[in-house]
Amino acid sequence: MIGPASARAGYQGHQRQRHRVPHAHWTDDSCCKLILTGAEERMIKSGNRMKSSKHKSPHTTDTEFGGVIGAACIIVFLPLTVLFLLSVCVSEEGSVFRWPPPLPPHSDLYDPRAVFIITVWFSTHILLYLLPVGKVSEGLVLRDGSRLKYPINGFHALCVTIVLVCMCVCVGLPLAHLYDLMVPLAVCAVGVAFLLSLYLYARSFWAPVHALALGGNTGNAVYDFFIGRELNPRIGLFDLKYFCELRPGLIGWVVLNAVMLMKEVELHGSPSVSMLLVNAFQLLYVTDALWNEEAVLSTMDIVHDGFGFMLAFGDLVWVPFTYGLQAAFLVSHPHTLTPSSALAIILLNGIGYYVFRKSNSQKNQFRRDPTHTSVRNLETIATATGKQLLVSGWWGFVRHPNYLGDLLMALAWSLPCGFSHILPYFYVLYFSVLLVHREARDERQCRAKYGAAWQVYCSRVPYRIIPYIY
Ligand SMILES: NC(=O)C1=CN([C@@H]2O[C@H](COP(=O)(O)OP(=O)(O)OC[C@H]3O[C@@H](n4cnc5c(N)ncnc54)[C@H](OP(=O)(O)O)[C@@H]3O)[C@@H](O)[C@H]2O)C=CC1
Ligand SMILES: CC(C)=CCC[C@@H](C)[C@H]1CC=C2C3=C(CC[C@@]21C)[C@@]1(C)CC[C@H](O)C(C)(C)[C@@H]1CC3
Repeated sequence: MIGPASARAGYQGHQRQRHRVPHAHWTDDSCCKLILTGAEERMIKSGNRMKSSKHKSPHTTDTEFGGVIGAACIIVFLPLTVLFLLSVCVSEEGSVFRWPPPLPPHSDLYDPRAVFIITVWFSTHILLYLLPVGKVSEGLVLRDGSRLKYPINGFHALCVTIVLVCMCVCVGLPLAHLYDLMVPLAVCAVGVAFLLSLYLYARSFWAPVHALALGGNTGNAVYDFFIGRELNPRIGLFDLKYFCELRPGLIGWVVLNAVMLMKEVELHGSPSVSMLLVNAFQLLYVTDALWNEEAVLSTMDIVHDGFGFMLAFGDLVWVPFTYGLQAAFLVSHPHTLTPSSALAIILLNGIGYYVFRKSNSQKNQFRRDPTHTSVRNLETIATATGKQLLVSGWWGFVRHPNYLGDLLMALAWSLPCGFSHILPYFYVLYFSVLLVHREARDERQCRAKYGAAWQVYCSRVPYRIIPYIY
């Protein structure tokens, strides 16, 4: 273990913060510059919970994603990007460079069947979320010292969904026809994301001060609507952000993949190896996320980010309608894999998954119980917050081994589509940008949280995601 003495002087401020807010995880948000009202300061000092909404909100002065202009552009252009990508995907040419782009006519954007399907889909998943099965877990400690409870039954929801889809196939429901409804389904999901974000923004003005995310209160309506003002909006015990993060969108993604597979069978008589690989890889990824559902409670999205348009749109539209573009692409652009290339792709996905799972599990285990036999012999750096940083094992290899594994998998999901088009590589390109940006956000937060100890860690583990490259 590297001694903390040399680093300590650098984070006196953090120590003071920790003393001021017993049991609270202020540090998670400390990268945001905060202006607290006198009332809040006094409440924090006395360790009281901030229960009343009468106090003024903490004011955010730092913005991300390009500030107001960036947020406005994302709100306008991302939904259009989804429609563009889907339209290109089903077009014969499949080229993102074709001009004018093959956009669908207005009349194809709306279909009442899509509204019906989306309503049934969300209702089913709300019911599955509310089912009293599985354990109940506590999230991290909030600013007011409390911890929220979350149902861990996402894996059950996935299993029930798979059974329901199989039953639909058995009774002869033409699920493959959903392929032709992709665009109206996406339009309808965009509508849900906008309505939900408006609701979230409006209700945040009734939320108590301690329930607001520290990064979402600039006072600019566009930016705050985009980034999200309230940290954990709930209707009773129903947690809206947690529900959206893992259920309707993530499970919807693999169900849409299965639809693509059925469409391919309808068109060509049997599924291709490429289609089977894309379906299997992505089902493994989603199953893993739901099997390890508890781990999502400590991600940046749940702990730090407010719930606004970014996550609502990301969870409900972006994930289900763009993460599975490879399968949609294969329906209209079949690609035959040689056995050796199929094996090489399976190997790549296997390596990626191994790195992703092992590194995430190692960190989760270490954070839950640093004395556990699987992690107690790892080298660590002490920090003034009381937490330690791993400096050997996966987290001594690069600073984000889990991102590296995720990226290898992303590549393995695109390769089954061959090299004729760029579209199936959209996910791996977008994902690289997302992870580089996410890494920078996390880096800022860790530097603020751990001060000099983080610098020591960075000098010990110089590469962020890819060894010797980045
Ligand atoms: N498919 C997709 O679209 C996306 C997938 N992901 C995946 O989600 C997973 C979670 O990612 P994300 O939430 O971004 O962040 P991470 O799981 O990488 O968590 C980062 C946090 O881990 C802790 N940490 C960092 N370094 C160390 C260390 N050396 N020792 C101990 N703890 C350390 C710090 O928190 P603390 O010290 O407070 O514990 C840090 O804030 C990843 O596998 C990622 O690939 C993420 C985004 C999108
Ligand atoms: C372009 C745009 C609006 C982006 C919003 C970002 C979101 C799409 C992603 C932010 C973090 C995510 C995570 C997952 C899915 C994508 C989003 C929502 C995740 C649920 C995927 C499965 C993983 O195993 C995970 C649970 C670790 C992961 C958590 C983060």
